[in-house]
Amino acid sequence: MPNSVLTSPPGSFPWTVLHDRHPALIAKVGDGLPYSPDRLSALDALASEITGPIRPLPPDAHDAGTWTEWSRDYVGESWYDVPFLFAESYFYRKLLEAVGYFRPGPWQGVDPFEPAKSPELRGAALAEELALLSELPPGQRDEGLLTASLWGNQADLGFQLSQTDGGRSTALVADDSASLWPLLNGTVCIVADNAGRELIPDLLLADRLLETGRATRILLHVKAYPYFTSDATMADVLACLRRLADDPAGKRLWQAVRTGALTVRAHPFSVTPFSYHDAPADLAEDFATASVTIMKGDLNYRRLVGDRAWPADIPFRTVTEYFPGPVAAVRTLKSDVVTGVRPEMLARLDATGEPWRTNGTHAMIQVST
Ligand SMILES: O=P(O)(O)OC[C@@]1(O)O[C@H](CO)[C@@H](O)[C@@H]1O
Repeated sequence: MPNSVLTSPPGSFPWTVLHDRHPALIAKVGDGLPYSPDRLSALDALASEITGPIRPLPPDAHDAGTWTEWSRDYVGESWYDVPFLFAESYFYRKLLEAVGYFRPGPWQGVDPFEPAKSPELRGAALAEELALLSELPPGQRDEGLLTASLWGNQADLGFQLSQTDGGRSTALVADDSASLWPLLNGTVCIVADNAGRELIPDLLLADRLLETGRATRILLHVKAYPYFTSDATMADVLACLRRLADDPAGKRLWQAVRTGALTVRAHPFSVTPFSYHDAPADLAEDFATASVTIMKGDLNYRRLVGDRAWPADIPFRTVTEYFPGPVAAVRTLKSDVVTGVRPEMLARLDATGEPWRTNGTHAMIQVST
């Protein structure tokens, strides 16, 4: 088993996330809402903390005990010398602490990422995309919606803090989509990633599967609370349904939630710093009973393969053998971890000299049955 991806060494992708993206995000969150002086000083304290050793959550935080256990090996260590998955997850938990998300009081339950999420739903880019999708001829709707769901993953607000290039490589780094379609029947589990411009096409794909009778039920997993900047929560699902309220698909989706054909879950495991190897029994049961689980996005990919430094050509099937049922990864590449890339493709991509693994311009659809 290769090592976990760490936040060291200097200049590595994880290091730049901590060094550049997290301070920028703290500043952006602080500017996004008129936070009170106590919240602003807590954000300043976090900005300073992330340059030194990791500190525990305040003892009166509602989940302090849980995090004490999870962070046992890391408290006192430098943020720049721990597993990347842990560092990011703990950073986001601490950001919510700073803005008072869990504290009884006026800021309780206020999503600090909402100021970035809402404009996306009202924006011209989404309106154009919806218009294009609505014009797809019936024979191209399935593929078109899967493609929209795949590239919707590029619209990740945290990622946009450090990238300017929104290009797309047309050839997928790996493409098992032909084996995905036959699996899309019965109960399909979709583990969502980002809100807004990613969640809208995910929901339209869910509607398509239900409307065509391919799927009888969609289990849509979202985050239990705001996480990784733009990750989808139940509030974001509702915002998308309201955005689609005048659209026939939106009306069907609204009804599907009411009948249970579209069931939304917000499992506490969704916001933990662990890979799906550690999924608790009830979550593993959802995965095991689905005809396929579609894991959306980069973070879910990292959690699926354990965020380890795998050789890029190790078969996806080998790495995901442990997974309780058929699984598909639908992801644009925004971190170093990849598996299942053919050696010729790998050589070609490496020869470009571009940071193809992390710059979000490449994508993959991988399936393991
Ligand atoms: O899961 P997503 O939204 O596709 O991507 C999450 C992400 O932006 O966050 C991490 C760095 O912060 C990387 O794994 C990835 O680039």
